[in-house]
Amino acid sequence: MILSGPEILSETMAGRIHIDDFDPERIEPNSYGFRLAEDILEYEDGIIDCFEPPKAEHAKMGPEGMVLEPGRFYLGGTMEAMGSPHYAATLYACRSASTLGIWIQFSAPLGHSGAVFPWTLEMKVAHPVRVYPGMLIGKLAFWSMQGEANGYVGKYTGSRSAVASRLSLDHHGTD
Ligand SMILES: O=c1ccn([C@H]2C[C@H](O)[C@@H](COP(=O)(O)OP(=O)(O)OP(=O)(O)O)O2)c(=O)[nH]1
Repeated sequence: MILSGPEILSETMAGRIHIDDFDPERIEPNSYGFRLAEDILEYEDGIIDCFEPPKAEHAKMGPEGMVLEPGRFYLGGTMEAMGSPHYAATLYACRSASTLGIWIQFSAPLGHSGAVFPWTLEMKVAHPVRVYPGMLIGKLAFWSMQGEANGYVGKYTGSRSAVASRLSLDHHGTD
């Protein structure tokens, strides 16, 4: 079952959901609204080899924001570290950003229980759009689980901001 806003609030207060930093004002009926962090990654042009670590350029947005261009693919991050050992989570754009032609998620919406860190966003835009650090951009929903989960320990454990794909670790075992 999806958690209601009041349940997200009480579970956060009880320390069973981690949202840092947490603002009760951003509790929504069935989700928590998160903000775009200042870091934007973009893969270098050329062929990406899934078995090799990808090369990415890193930009830090200032208060003036950054214009995202259509036809490019960006990785953004959430300002908040979010997750829970007790709940699974799913990530969505907020309608207001989505209806401006900003996509923040395509095919990896699931957050495992135990994954607690800033989320990485898969970003594309339909037309040039200026985005700003700190703007509300999406929402995270929490789901109760049937059965016990071991909890996520994986390639992204300990992330502190947006991170490029670590798929190559499955092949090489190291970065
Ligand atoms: O768009 C997303 C989707 C998920 N996550 C977080 C939450 C999730 O629990 C974690 C790992 O995701 P996933 O399990 O899909 O990654 P993987 O590529 O399968 O790596 P691993 O082998 O570490 O599970 O990353 C994001 O930051 N952004």
